[in-house]
Amino acid sequence: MAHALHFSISLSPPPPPFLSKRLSSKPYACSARSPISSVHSVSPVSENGLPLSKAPAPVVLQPTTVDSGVMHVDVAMEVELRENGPRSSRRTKLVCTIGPATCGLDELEALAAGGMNVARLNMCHGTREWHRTVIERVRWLNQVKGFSVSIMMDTEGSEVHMGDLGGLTSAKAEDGDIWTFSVRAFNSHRPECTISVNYDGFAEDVKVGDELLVDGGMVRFEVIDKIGPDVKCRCTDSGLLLPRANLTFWRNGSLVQARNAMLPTISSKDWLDIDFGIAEGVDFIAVSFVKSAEVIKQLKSYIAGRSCESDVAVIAKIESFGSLKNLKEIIQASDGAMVARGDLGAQIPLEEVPSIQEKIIRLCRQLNKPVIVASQLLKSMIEYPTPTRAEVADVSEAVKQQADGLMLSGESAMGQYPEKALAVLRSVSLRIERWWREEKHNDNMELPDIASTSLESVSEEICHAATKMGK
Ligand SMILES: Nc1ncnc2c1ncn2[C@@H]1O[C@H](COP(=O)(O)OP(=O)(O)OP(=O)(O)O)[C@@H](O)[C@H]1O
Ligand SMILES: CC(=O)C(=O)O
Repeated sequence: MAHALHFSISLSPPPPPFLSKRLSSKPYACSARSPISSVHSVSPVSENGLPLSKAPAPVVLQPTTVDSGVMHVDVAMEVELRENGPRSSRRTKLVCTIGPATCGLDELEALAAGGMNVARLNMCHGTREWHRTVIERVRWLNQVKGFSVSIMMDTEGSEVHMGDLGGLTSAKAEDGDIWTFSVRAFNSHRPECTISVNYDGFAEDVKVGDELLVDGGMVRFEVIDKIGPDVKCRCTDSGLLLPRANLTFWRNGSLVQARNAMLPTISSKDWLDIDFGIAEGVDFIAVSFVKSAEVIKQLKSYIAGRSCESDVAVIAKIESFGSLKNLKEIIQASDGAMVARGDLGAQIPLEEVPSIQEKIIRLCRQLNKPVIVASQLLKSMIEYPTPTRAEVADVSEAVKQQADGLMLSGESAMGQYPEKALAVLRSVSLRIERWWREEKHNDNMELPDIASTSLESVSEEICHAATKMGK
């Protein structure tokens, strides 16, 4: 039985946040044979200063019965269903990181209309107040405009990263430039070519001669001197330094597992962010730098303890050595996984990232867990309005591998063309899904048997047969 674990369209009211936590096997739960149905009833409420003038009159579309029930979809999906029909509607869900380029109500609405299923908030950036405002705006769009966009909160985790750039959105490091990475905090004046580092042990841990990689190698430095809390580095590969970009350092070709690799996966700041996320009713918490299944179990029981009503799903970000060592247990314990290629590519040789991506997606499909492919899918679109051919091929490959979700990072958070980048993800997903249906519909996947009694085996065989007939 082929299992492509995409998120299902809800078949029961009320319309839930999208990227539903319910899973379905391919073909998707949207297997309606009757005409497109949609229901959304909304009221023009406005909260916390959100413009009432933007609120439309309540919309109540007539429900259409789909077999035994009523299929609820949001306005964006309704348009897609009208365009493509139920069998050809997009299955691949689209996740957009929200940042300065997209935090305004109009920009969020444009993304929602363009097919954003999940808004991701990276707690590494911005204040909780900033994140709360974005959450309120998304909720407003859902309630008033009939969208169904979920919220994913992404924890900062115990990674070494740079501080802010004193208000700058980026800084260029040129070959040969000398920069200072310092564990000193700069409250007001940051000396030129100086960057703060969040990890107190940084200056002690690095050695002269180490290679320092910013953002997984987008900019490279060589450590040339250490003076107290300051580490002097010469730029060896020029590039743009972005605020709070992550830092890894390598010695004799191997990643140095800094002392902070021993720190808990969920830091005290992360726990406060998690409390904030639960209180705000986020739909997903993505946990950075997961090393073991234990931390996922701990978080899940914490969430359950905080509120028995809460159904926040926990997504394990696979982005470190530790997560690869315990991959199966981590995925089993989680509600889904993210192939976080940005940090992963800084921890393992780059050429290994594609095969690891494929392995993670396959494992998630076998274990019936949704999986998101993240980072650098359309990186050039941060600056340019069209993607490179290679980027389109990369997105296509992720859809072919049957990832459930694709994620934009800087492209939507701080890029110049967030809506265009989303449109590319959407059109490529649709095209490749069509190709999949036309060309590869007999692709079967070995799944572990789950039946333990002969009666269950009979049920399993019936499911297999039904899936084959449905294809
Ligand atoms: N809330 C925010 N406020 C300001 N800038 C942001 C915000 N979110 C993202 N950004 C900008 O967008 C860029 C990409 O964001 P994103 O969160 O995807 O990547 P990241 O910072 O490399 O972290 P991660 O490794 O967790 O993905 C960041 O480097 C930052 O410049
Ligand atoms: C998304 C993320 O955290 C990464 O790719 O590293």
